[in-house]
Amino acid sequence: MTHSEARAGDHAVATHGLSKRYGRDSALESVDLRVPDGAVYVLVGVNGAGKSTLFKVLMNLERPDAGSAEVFGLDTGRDGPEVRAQVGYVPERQDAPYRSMTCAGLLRHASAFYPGWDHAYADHLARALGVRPEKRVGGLSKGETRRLQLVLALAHRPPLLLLDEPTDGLDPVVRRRALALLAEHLADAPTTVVVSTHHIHELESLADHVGVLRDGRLVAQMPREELQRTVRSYQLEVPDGWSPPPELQPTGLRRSSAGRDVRCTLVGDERDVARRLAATGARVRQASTLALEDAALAFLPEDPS
Ligand SMILES: Nc1ncnc2c1ncn2[C@@H]1O[C@H](COP(=O)(O)OP(=O)(O)OP(=O)(O)O)[C@@H](O)[C@H]1O
Repeated sequence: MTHSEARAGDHAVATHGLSKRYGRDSALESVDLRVPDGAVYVLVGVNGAGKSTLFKVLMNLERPDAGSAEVFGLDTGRDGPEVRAQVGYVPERQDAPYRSMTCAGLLRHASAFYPGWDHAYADHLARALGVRPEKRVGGLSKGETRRLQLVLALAHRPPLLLLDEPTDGLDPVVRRRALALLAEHLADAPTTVVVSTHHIHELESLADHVGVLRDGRLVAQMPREELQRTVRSYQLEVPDGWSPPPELQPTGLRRSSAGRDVRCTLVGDERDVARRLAATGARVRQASTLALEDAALAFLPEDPS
């Protein structure tokens, strides 16, 4: 089945009630991911939220305990090889197969598996990312391994990229270059991307959808404009002893020394928020848009314990 024949609906990736447990701990809990075709979907979550587990299930490297996952309409459990053929995957951790191969040898080896492998593009990426062809894979540093993984993921121009913390371990120079290469890649070829990161600001210019995982649950999932409309920074004038209504999920609360001026991030439709605040005696002086990272942080726990 081809990629275009296989896709169902407008979603390149969809999961249905996906759950995964490790012993008594739940890594994913009834996750219904929806990644629109052609989206750059940023997956956000604190350490241990379940991001890597989700990628592994999509790559059929882990079996879910309940639910299912589809990539371009293919079942990731049943059609694993067909799915993998259409995916460029950068795993969070590098397992160590092919350690004795050189980087050039591994790229040659990988090219045989992908009909769409573009040798000239692979050379371009390897040069741009400073991959040294003669170096043995087993002797690469964490950042060098990441560079090689990026070449492996992009060089066959797959319709789907699954990037699990793709800039983790890269030095600042290569990090910036890798993001520029990714932007070029997306401009050249229609590609859906699911990318997890702890550096959300790096994807400010690329992201168009955001999903937030918290303790294995997808607690928010929406287009970027909706996120930035729904989560806003408020400047308020409040009465003495005021505290925000908890249903507005207040975060980043700061008070002036006199206590009457408050800044905080609140979740909800702006008019509804203003109405609820008015009921507590607070007056909105200003509401403003947040950067992507600050907006996404509204759904993460402020206390890491
Ligand atoms: N192979 C495993 N065996 C046991 N527990 C696991 C295993 N893999 C993941 N977990 C647990 O599942 C939960 C989710 O882990 P996962 O690696 O998916 O989180 P993450 O969001 O990618 O975290 P990070 O941001 O730190 O990379 C964690 O509590 C983790 O300890």
